Order: sequence, then C-alpha cells, then structure tokens
Amino acid sequence: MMNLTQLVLASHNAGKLKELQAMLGESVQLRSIGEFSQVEPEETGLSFVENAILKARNAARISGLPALADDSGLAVDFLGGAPGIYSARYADGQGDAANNAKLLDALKDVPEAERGAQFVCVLALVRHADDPLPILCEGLWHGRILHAASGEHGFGYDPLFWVPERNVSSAELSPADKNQISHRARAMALLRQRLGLK
Ligand SMILES: O=P(O)(O)OP(=O)(O)OP(=O)(O)OC[C@H]1O[C@@H](n2cnc3c(O)ncnc32)[C@H](O)[C@@H]1O
Ligand SMILES: [Mg+2]
Repeated sequence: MMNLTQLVLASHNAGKLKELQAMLGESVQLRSIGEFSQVEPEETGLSFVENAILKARNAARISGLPALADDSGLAVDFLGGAPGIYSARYADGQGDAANNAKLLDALKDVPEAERGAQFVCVLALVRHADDPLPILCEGLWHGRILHAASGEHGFGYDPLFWVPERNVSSAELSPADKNQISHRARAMALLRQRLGLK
C-alpha cells in the first residue's frame, strides 16, 4: 500500500512522539516534523478528525513523506466536553502547568460523581499531501479528574487523570503500562490492524 519504513509524525509534542514510536516498534521509523520545520499549522478544524487531517497534510507537504498526525485532548463531562479540541490552548497557550491549574480551578467544587472525563485520540495517516483517502483511527479512555496533581510520568493532563482500571493517575502509570491502555494505544491498535502490521 505504501512504503511504511519511514513516516513523518506531524507533531511538535515530544510526549506523543515517544509514545507513538514505542507503540510502533522498530519496523517503522517516525521522524519528527521538527526536523523539517518549526512552524506549527493553525488548528482551525472543529473536530479532532479535521485537525488530524490538516496536520497530516501539512507535514506530508513539508517533508515529502507519508505523514501520521495525532489530534487529541481531554473532554470533561461537567464542562460539556471542554476543553476538547482546545485542550492544548485551554490556558491561552501558557502550557501544560497552566492548563492543569485552570482545569482544577474549573472543577474546584465539583463532587466526585460529576468529575468524569475521557481522553480522545484521532490518528490520521496520509500517503501524500493531497491523499483523497486518509486512514482515520480513534481511541477513547475513560477516567475522572482528580482534585490535585499526582505522578511524574507522561505529559499534559496525565497528573490530573484518574485511571479507574489501575487505581492511579495516568502520570503514575509506567510508560509501558500507559501505552497498553491509553486513548492513543487504542487508536494505534486500530491503525496497526488497518495497515496489516503485526
Ligand atoms: O498538535 P501537536 O503538534 O501534535 O501537539 P499538541 O500538544 O498541540 O497536541 P494537540 O493539539 O493534539 O492537543 C492535545 C492536548 O491534549 C493533551 N493530551 C493529549 N494526549 C494526552 C495524554 O496522553 N496525556 C496527557 N495529556 C494529553 C495535550 O497535553 C494537549 O494539551
Ligand atoms: Mg496542537
């Protein structure tokens, strides 16, 4: 179908690169789009799917390689699904710590039973910039938002995301464990199937 020994990852997020490369193993080498350009495309889509496709096309255009994009985020029930596709920009671009502080504040007096949330991941793979048939795979991960940060692993909202099936925060999971059960792991398992890998 396509030469999959090398793919460019359409992401400037080092945490995603690490997780996705670990999931793919050695048969596929992921090259960061950062090798080709430091300019991040504007994420103008209204859905994870649209933003993933937009990022993948942009990276394929810049690199000349097939491109994989990951658009992900945290959808909090009490906030009607926010921050959702705006998760990275929740605190106006001030970064992970500010995003987490804003989320804790928004849920300050919200009781346990109403703190449900899900991580969402959409992976988009395009063979070239104008690919009319991108491969799309999604994964969800259900959990709850903690009252305080806990754990040192992972990135982003991991310290605030309680994982019911393990009784720890997702930042307390080992990287290998997170990569077995996360939203990204589920999306990647589907992608591997679609590509006939493994
Ligand atoms: O767009 P790229 O360059 O890939 O990098 P990004 O960090 O901007 O990525 P997104 O636009 O997809 O935004 C995802 C947001 O959701 C958060 N997020 C996604 N997956 C996560 C995970 O596994 N653990 C913790 N936070 C996660 C992440 O920290 C960002 O704030
Ligand atoms: Mg982004």
